[in-house]
Amino acid sequence: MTPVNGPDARPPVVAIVGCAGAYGRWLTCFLSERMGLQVIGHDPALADSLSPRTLLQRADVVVFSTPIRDTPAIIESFARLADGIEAGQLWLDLTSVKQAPVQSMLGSRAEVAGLHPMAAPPKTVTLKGHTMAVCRARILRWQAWLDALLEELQADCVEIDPQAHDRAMALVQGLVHATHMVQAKVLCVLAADAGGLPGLHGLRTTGHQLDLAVTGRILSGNPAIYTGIQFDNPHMPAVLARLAAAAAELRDAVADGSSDARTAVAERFLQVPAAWFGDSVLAACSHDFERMGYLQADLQDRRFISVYLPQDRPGSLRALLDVFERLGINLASIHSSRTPDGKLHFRIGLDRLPVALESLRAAVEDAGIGLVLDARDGD
Ligand SMILES: NC(=O)c1ccc[n+]([C@@H]2O[C@H](COP(=O)([O-])OP(=O)(O)OC[C@H]3O[C@@H](n4cnc5c(N)ncnc54)[C@H](O)[C@@H]3O)[C@@H](O)[C@H]2O)c1
Ligand SMILES: O=C(O)C(=O)C[C@]1(C(=O)O)C=C[C@@H](O)C=C1
Repeated sequence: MTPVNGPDARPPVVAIVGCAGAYGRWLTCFLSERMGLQVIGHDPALADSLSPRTLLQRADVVVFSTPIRDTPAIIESFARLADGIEAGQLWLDLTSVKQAPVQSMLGSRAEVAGLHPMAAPPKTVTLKGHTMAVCRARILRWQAWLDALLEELQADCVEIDPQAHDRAMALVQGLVHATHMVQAKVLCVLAADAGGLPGLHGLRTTGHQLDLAVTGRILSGNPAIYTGIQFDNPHMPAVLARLAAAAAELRDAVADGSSDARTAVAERFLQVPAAWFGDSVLAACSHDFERMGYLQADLQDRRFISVYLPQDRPGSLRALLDVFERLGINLASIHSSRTPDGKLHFRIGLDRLPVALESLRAAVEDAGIGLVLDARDGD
């Protein structure tokens, strides 16, 4: 694409501080390949990256994509080093908390916006389908370019001030992460005597499987992010105090064991919150839960074929389905999904096969429309 000009009527040079990190690498790729911009970077993890001074001299836009805990101090050190040459630049950050980093950026003379993509760097080219918080703290000449960047990122952007962001994210992220980190700690103490994770999986519920997915995702992520969100969001101490108090109240009521305690738990933990959620939200949540259950059941099905359709064109799915019709194969389910490395495919659950699995695989590939990524005929 033709790069979008900045306020100086030329495409800006974008510098990424933390360019070797997960988001730094994703953003480098996005800005250079998708937006056609020149991207430079600094990261102590890279022996040959530019020095902070050189980077500040060459950059029009600086993006801080550094560990949550260190970001305010890193921004302040860049502001001290810049010593005025940043006037006219645009400074952005991607930190999962917004108050402290935005405050530190406002200590410079640059124009400032805080961003927070609400997802790990995706395996897709843009942030389409994800939310992103946008804190326009001091935007003047860079308004049009920033708008173009956000449009190209394709996220669902929510304009918010840093304080409101952190207050909300203490519940959206902090509370969710805290409860699942607690689940992880409890599971690893108590699950061994209950058959371990495989034993629990054998007795799974939809809720257990959903929660395990969240817990496992957190445990497989970067600990600096999950500790940063607990320790560096100023609203977390109050949230954790409420969480601990509610858990203690439930524990004490169950230990009490009386009918009165049972009634009190039903009222305080279920009926009062249910009234607060409201009927329409509860109905939507229940429906979501049931759909996740159907999805889990379909994905659990061990008779399936996963097909990648390289030609992203109208009609290729119909051509693929023709093969099944020709072979007299009934489909149990069909889902568009992505492999762990991000490849888009259709996962097709199958009723009992009237032909050998290998014949189906060959027929799909011979039709020249799809590549079989995986195929199973039961366990
Ligand atoms: N990964 C996610 O899920 C995610 C999602 C949304 C927002 N974020 C935010 O993006 C930021 C980066 O996260 P990440 O996942 O890329 O982390 P990361 O740990 O993969 O990357 C951070 C990078 O910063 C570098 N760094 C450390 N000190 C530095 C310094 N003084 N100067 C320059 N670079 C330095 C590190 O070497 C590392 O390469 C964080 O603030 C995080 O909150 C991350
Ligand atoms: O792993 C994911 O995809 C995430 O959503 C990561 C997650 C989260 O768990 O809230 C973690 C930190 C970021 O600030 C945004 C999102």
